[in-house]
Amino acid sequence: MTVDALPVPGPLLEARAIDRSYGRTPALRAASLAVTAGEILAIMGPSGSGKSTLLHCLAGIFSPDTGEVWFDGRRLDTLNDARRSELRRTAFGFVFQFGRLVPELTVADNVALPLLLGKVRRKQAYQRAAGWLRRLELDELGGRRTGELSGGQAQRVAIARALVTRPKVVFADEPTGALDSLTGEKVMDLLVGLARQEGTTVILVTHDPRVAACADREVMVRDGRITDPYAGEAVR
Ligand SMILES: Nc1ncnc2c1ncn2[C@@H]1O[C@H](COP(=O)(O)OP(=O)(O)OP(=O)(O)O)[C@@H](O)[C@H]1O
Repeated sequence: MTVDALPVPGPLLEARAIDRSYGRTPALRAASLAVTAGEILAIMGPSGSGKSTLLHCLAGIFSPDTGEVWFDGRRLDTLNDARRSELRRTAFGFVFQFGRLVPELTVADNVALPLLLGKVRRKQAYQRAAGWLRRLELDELGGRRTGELSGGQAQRVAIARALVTRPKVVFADEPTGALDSLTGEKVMDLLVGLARQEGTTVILVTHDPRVAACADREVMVRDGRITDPYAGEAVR
């Protein structure tokens, strides 16, 4: 093979001119964004500007009304619901503002759950979950119900649950929004440190410039359009 014939690595995840409205309220207008593998990207912008809608479209939770979403060389937005859920379960991990753990289950159960849903055998799922709990310094808490955790502990469990399947992309929507600043900083250090060790791409929605500073790159969403945070111009 000559050097000319080598494939050029493209973006891992890309939104191409996506529009999305809720009834008559436009949330995204021709928003375009390309994220490379291993990149840690912060999406910033005022309240109601379209950040969460963008994250949901990139993660295949919502489909845009027009435009395209590509993941790993495949069109994501036109996959049927079953294939999109399968992709989300195998290739993506999620960390939300309030953890969204299952409160009746233990910490270890919550972390093992994505593996069990992926048909990993029980013993192996719990071994892998235990490994992640150690990495997040949560091994003492494996038997505790998640409804009994502090906010910072719950977010560490959410990070373990997001990474346990070794996803290609972790989507984090205000992961430190419910935490005090010191705890938030620790949670971000853990998320970013582990993502870098694993080569995981992270797409992070945040209001907090200190959280965004942990990322490799920032984009700004204003009125449903993605702009360069410094130049204030639409990114193409
Ligand atoms: N379920 C919904 N029904 C109707 N309108 C919605 C819905 N969700 C979002 N919107 C509207 O779409 C626009 C973008 O909302 P979105 O939640 O994406 O913004 P955001 O930047 O994430 O906001 P915030 O920072 O406050 O969470 C806003 O005008 C919002 O009011």
